[in-house]
Order: sequence, then structure tokens, then C-alpha cells
Amino acid sequence: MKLVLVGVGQAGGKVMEAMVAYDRQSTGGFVHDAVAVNTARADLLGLEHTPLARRVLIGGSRLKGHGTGADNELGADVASEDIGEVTAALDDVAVHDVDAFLVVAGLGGGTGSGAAPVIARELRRLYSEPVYGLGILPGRAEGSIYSLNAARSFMTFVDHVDNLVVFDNEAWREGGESLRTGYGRINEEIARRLGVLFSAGEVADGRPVGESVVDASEIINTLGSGGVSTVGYAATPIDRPERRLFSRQRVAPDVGDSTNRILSTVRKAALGRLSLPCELSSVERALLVVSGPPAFLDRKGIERSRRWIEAETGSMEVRGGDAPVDSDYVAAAVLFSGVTDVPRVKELQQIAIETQRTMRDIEAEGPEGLQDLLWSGDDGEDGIDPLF
Ligand SMILES: Nc1nc2c(ncn2[C@@H]2O[C@H](COP(=O)(O)OP(=O)(O)OP(=O)(O)O)[C@@H](O)[C@H]2O)c(=O)[nH]1
Repeated sequence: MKLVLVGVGQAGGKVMEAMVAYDRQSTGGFVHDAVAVNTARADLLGLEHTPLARRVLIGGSRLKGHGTGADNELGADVASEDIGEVTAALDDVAVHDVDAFLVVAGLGGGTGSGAAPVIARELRRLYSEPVYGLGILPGRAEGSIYSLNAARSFMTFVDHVDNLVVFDNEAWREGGESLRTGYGRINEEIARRLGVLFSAGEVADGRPVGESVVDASEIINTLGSGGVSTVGYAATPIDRPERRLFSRQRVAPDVGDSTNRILSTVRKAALGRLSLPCELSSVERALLVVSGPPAFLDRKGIERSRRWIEAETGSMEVRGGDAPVDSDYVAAAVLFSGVTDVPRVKELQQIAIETQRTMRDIEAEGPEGLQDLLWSGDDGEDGIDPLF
């Protein structure tokens, strides 16, 4: 599937570049073009794989290239004002060769959180290709304002994309590691999961063609029109005798082993850590992609895995196929779409409601609160005089 990536804000730009890097290194062929949008000049300058003509600074006259400071209303405002500059960066993209757009953003800050829904809305207005979102939720430790931003952006973004694929930083934190140092690892994880999914069916030079290829229309039908998705992934190392230096025999893998290996990898992908943890019984549609060397992609294994996902989710719409690659692993990526039972989203909404209430209370105290703070004398007594 050929995508145009639009990375918005710092996280959006970094994750977009991680996907571009994955695409190049795996010859996946799913990134047709990539554009970065930001209010912070320094973040745009820090990008490594994006040509200058594909880096768009918005809000320059108001924010002087310094970012929004986690104000997502401001992010949305400047994106609306400068939307022409964003779409102009796509003017020379051959959109007729593209299957979809993917707008990528961290939802906890100001720029990505506010501008991504505005950009998605405009892309949908201009193009007939589907526009998907990749939204990254903040970790709990980042604080209430990030949760409030994420909850507000989430509900807006979902409304302006054909599907919102979600990745929760909180679920991906590792013990002893701060979120910040973990970003590189998390970004690679996002790129690998989405890379396996979106590159299925893209036949790059020298890559073998699968037996039951997953094509772009199957991904589009699984994502559907509207709703939220999550992605699971697992990989199992394989022994490839033909690769041993002094091996003379070409030993084909045992079929029974291949079937079981695929089934256990798919179970690990679906029951392990999802990009956004959710109840599998609330999944509407699913898509399974099994990748690995052709000799290890046993059809029966993929078919049994597909039926297992049907049983696990209760969904009748489970698609599946293979994606042959030269690798020392058999990997499974599972896209669960139309999920509705997601505890983390409920939690974010709760934190957001409480934060909004507290902020309103503080605002309501207004000038009297400040007067109380500055007043140092008791009633009837004089206070300290201001300087001027
Ligand atoms: N996975 C991942 N998440 C990130 C990364 N950087 C930031 N985040 C998350 O994204 C959220 C938004 O942060 P930024 O992308 O820096 O913010 P921004 O969109 O540039 O907006 P402002 O800087 O506030 O104008 C944060 O709250 C983090 O949760 C990253 O490299 N990877």
C-alpha cells in the first residue's frame, strides 16, 4: 500500500522519519512521500531524512518558530491559518499513485495535537483517497495537561480521519527507563508494526511475491470508514539450514513445525502488548499479515491463525495473507479495527474532565485568588505598597 506520510509536531516528525527509515532499510516500498509540519523551527531542522522542501513551518508570524508550548488550541488555530502552506508542500506529489494519507502526531502536546486534525480535515476535503491518523497518547507521568490535550485531540482527530490507529506511550514504557530515553525504541516499534502491515503486497525489486498477498484494498476495507484501531506484533526466530556456511544440503522446513510456529507467533502478536491495549471481544474487523522467508509461510498455518482470530474476537471480518521477505524471523502483524472497549481512553477522558474542572475553578477564583496571594496584612491593616 502506497502512503503519503504527514508528520505533525515533534513526535509526528520523528515517528514519520522512523517509518521512512524502516521503509528504506526493509525495501518495503510503502512510503511514497513524506512531509513534516511543525511550529518549532528547531524540530524541523533536527530531521534527518526529510528534504527541505518537505519541511513546513506553520504559525511563523505568530510563534516566531518557537512552538506552541503545549497549547493545542493555538496549534489548531495556526494550522487553519497556514493550511495553504501545508497543502502546497503536497502539490507536486503524484497523488494518483497513492492509496492513502497517514497523518502522524503525538496528541499530548500543542502542535501535533491541535494541527493534525485540522490537516486531516483539509486532506479529506481535497482528495478522494482515504486519510488515516496515527495518534500517540502521552504517558501518565507527563501530567494532567497532556492528558487533557490528548483527550480533546483524540475525539476531534477521530472525527476527521477514516480511521485512527493509536499507539499508547504509557503501555510501552519499560521499567527503569524514562519515557524520553525510550522514544527511540518506541518509534522503531511503531515503524516495524506499521511497516510490516503497510508494506504487505508492495512488490519491490528482488522481493518474492506471496501466495495469498494482502493488497491495499484489504487494508482499506479492514480500516473501514471511521473508528479506532490497534496493532499487535510478534516475531519468532527461525533456523535456516541453507544459510549455514558449510551446509551442502538444502533442507526444507518441516510443514508441521511451520504451521505451529505461525499459530504461536500470531497468538503472541494478538495476546501480547498491543499498540493500544483493548478488549479483543470489542474488535469489529481484523487483518493478519504473516511475513518471513517463503518456505516458512505455511498456508495452513495462516488459515488456522485467521480462524483463531475469528474465534477470539467474535468477528466475521478477519482477512489474512502472507508477505514473503528474506529474514531470520517469521513475524505476524495483526490490525484490530473498530475497537470500542479501550480502558486507557476512558481513563484519559476521566483525567481530562477533572483537569478541565480544576482549571475552571482556578479561573473562577480569578483576580481575588491573586489578591489573596499578594495581600500580606490582616483586614483593616495596611499591606505592603507596590513599587509603582
Ligand atoms: N512515541 C513518541 N512519543 C513522543 C515523542 N516525542 C514526544 N512524544 C509524545 O508526544 C507528545 C507531544 O509532544 P511533542 O510532539 O514534542 O509536541 P508538539 O506536537 O511538537 O507540540 P508543542 O511542542 O507543544 O508545540 C508528548 O506528550 C509525548 O507523549 C517521540 O519521539 N516518540
